[in-house]
Amino acid sequence: MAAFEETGVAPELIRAVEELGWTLPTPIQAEAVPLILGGGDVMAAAETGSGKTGAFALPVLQIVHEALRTRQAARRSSSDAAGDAAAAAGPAACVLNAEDRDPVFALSPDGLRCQARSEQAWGGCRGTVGAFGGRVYYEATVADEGLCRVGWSTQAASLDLGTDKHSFGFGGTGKKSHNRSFDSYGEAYGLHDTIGCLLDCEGGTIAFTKNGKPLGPAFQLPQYLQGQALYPAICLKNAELVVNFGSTPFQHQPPPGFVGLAAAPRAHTASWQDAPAGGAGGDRKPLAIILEPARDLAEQTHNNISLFRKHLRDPAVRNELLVGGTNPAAQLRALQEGVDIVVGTPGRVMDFIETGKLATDQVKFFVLDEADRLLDTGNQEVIMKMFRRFPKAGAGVARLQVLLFSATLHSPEVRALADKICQNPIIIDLKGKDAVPETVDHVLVPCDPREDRSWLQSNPPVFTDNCHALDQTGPNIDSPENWSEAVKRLKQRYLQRVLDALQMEQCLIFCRTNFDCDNLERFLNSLGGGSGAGFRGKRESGVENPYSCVVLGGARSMDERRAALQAFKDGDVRFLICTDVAARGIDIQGLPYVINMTLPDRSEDYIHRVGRVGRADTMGLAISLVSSVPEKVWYCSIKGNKPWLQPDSNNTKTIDQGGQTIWYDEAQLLQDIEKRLSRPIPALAPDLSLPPEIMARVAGSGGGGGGTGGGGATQYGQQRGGGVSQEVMERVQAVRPAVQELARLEFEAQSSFFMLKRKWAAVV
Ligand SMILES: Nc1ncnc2c1ncn2[C@@H]1O[C@H](COP(=O)(O)OP(=O)(O)OP(=O)(O)O)[C@@H](O)[C@H]1O
Repeated sequence: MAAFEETGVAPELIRAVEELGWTLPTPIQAEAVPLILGGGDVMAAAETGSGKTGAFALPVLQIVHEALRTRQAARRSSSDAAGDAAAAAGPAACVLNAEDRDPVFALSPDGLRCQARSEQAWGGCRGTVGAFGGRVYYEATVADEGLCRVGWSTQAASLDLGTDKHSFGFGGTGKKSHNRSFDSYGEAYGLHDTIGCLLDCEGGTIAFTKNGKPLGPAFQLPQYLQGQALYPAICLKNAELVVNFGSTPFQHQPPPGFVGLAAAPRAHTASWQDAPAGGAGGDRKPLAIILEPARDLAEQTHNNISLFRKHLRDPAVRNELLVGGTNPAAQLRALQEGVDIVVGTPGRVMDFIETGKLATDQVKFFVLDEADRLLDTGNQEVIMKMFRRFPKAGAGVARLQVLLFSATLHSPEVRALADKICQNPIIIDLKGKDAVPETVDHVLVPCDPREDRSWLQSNPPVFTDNCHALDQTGPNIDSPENWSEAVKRLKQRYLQRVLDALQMEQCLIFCRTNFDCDNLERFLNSLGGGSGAGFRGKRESGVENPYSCVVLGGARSMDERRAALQAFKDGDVRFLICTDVAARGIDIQGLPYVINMTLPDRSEDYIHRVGRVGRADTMGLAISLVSSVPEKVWYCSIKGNKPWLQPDSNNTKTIDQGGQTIWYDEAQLLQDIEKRLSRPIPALAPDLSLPPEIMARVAGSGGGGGGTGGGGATQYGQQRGGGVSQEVMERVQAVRPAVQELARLEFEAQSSFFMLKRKWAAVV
């Protein structure tokens, strides 16, 4: 297996992925990265959870960064040649910026004393120099009564410090503020107090001091800001402040390791003049556009890119997330300041393009991630429309590169799209038609309400989907409708038993509809101690709720979904209940279990569901609750329609009778899935322990198992075979120096080639 160096990935990117614990590229990364770095169009498919994001994001970042560096070098050399006066004057003076302030914000001629005299409005201003590396400090001393907020912000932030996700403030009332959230921090300050503002780009934190006294960490920089320059920012209401960036001695020395912003090394700082002026990104226009089929997925890819790019400097690469359901104002501002890589959903990205806010004339990469899903959700036309706007001319590095990553390359729709937008693509199909990660075990729990009467139990209550609200149901009724209602109830009882038997700490639970998710949430909440218990996280309250859960459903707002996913990832809740749409492509590291409350009606969706476990070579278990009787379920063909809210005899009829339900035959669906897996799925034993064949496999996979309840179930969520072998680690260590040297030589060779090419271009 190749090391990352052997794929041609730059050392800064290798450092970032090593910090994520990635030692070796996955097979799709080893295949795709060199081809993308080589400039070709690529169509790739690999099994779910195999590291496709890194396979396209790393080379895209590398080429984008090279392009930015080349452009910057060209700009520097042309200003050198012209004997540019500004360049000769050295680095930009570190003062408050008269050109980046509100009209009510007044500045002294030296740019170090400021005041805003309006009693009604806040006035803000930023410094001329920001930092994206190292540890820097400045002081602000209150020179008159009034309201002050001091802190840090990017060029994309509004001047109203702390009111959007690009700025961080500390106010005189003892509140810290970010993204309009004002929380108690430190202590109040006022006239003659000196506030020290500390930005630690290495540790990704912001902190403050008052008259030299540390007030503790205030903010952890979010991933999307790491590597971006943060500028000193002040916001005043009828107040006056004096700032010192370190050009004169500080009143209170910063902690060891911090330097005054004015004395920070050039390699760690950015000047506002480097940031392009407004107008569709100035000369920092998007070089790569990455489309994802869902908002959560786009956010995940965007966050990955933010992590990968953290050591790419001078200049730092800027990435922005453009998805629907969020406020476009900050996205627009970021675009105006200049963005290099856009990750988004098709609708929002196209909106920005069509309104002229997102320039397409420099796009070098068009990446379609989960291309099959993008097409499934009807984006064919918008993809083509977007593609037609990109420059396609040019050769070699100037040519538009199209990368198409898909769960399958075998669908006619994906093929047809590739024919239209790819140029002689290289196909990497590591998947074949029906591959499922080998790291996933599959079991089922047969649910037969005719044999197991626990569905009659009424406490705690279960909530079903109202499909049978108008049918006669009860203990002594023998009708398909009654058994259908009964199995819906029984499955929730079984769910509880499975969660208990396998002592699940974390599990993703799939339901068919958003309504089913809501009902299951209510059930788990009542199991765990009444409504509202769902978000009572272990860490948050110190109270253990064994059934704490959150919902990731399409019907919830983006903020709710984001909070739900984060709570689950942080381990604050145990169970994440979701629909297929919401969970496609979601990456939760080391997730041990997936439960299907109902089988999906397409066997490929089963593959995607179970692909949430068994990722990155960890072991996972997929458990399906399978009904032995037909189950009637809602079938909503009209988007947004919620027939379950007012079931009547018209809509509870089946589709062929003009209603909105279908009879679901899980026995048949199970057969389809088993055919796809090419093997039967064994059932859990009546005591819900793992079947012997799976116990044997788990034991043989390297860790011996030995958990209680589920036997070897404690293996799930762990690396197969106990992680990377000693032998592999030794090999990586042995080849590392040689490969690093090779990478250095190659970089030098390529740089001198580009220099020669530029000189040659200047001569002709
Ligand atoms: N080289 C690597 N070494 C270790 N872990 C890796 C490596 N590459 C990716 N991973 C991890 O594997 C997991 C799956 O990666 P990723 O989400 O990119 O997979 P995917 O193929 O896009 O999955 P899906 O098809 O479900 O979208 C992530 O947690 C990621 O951090």
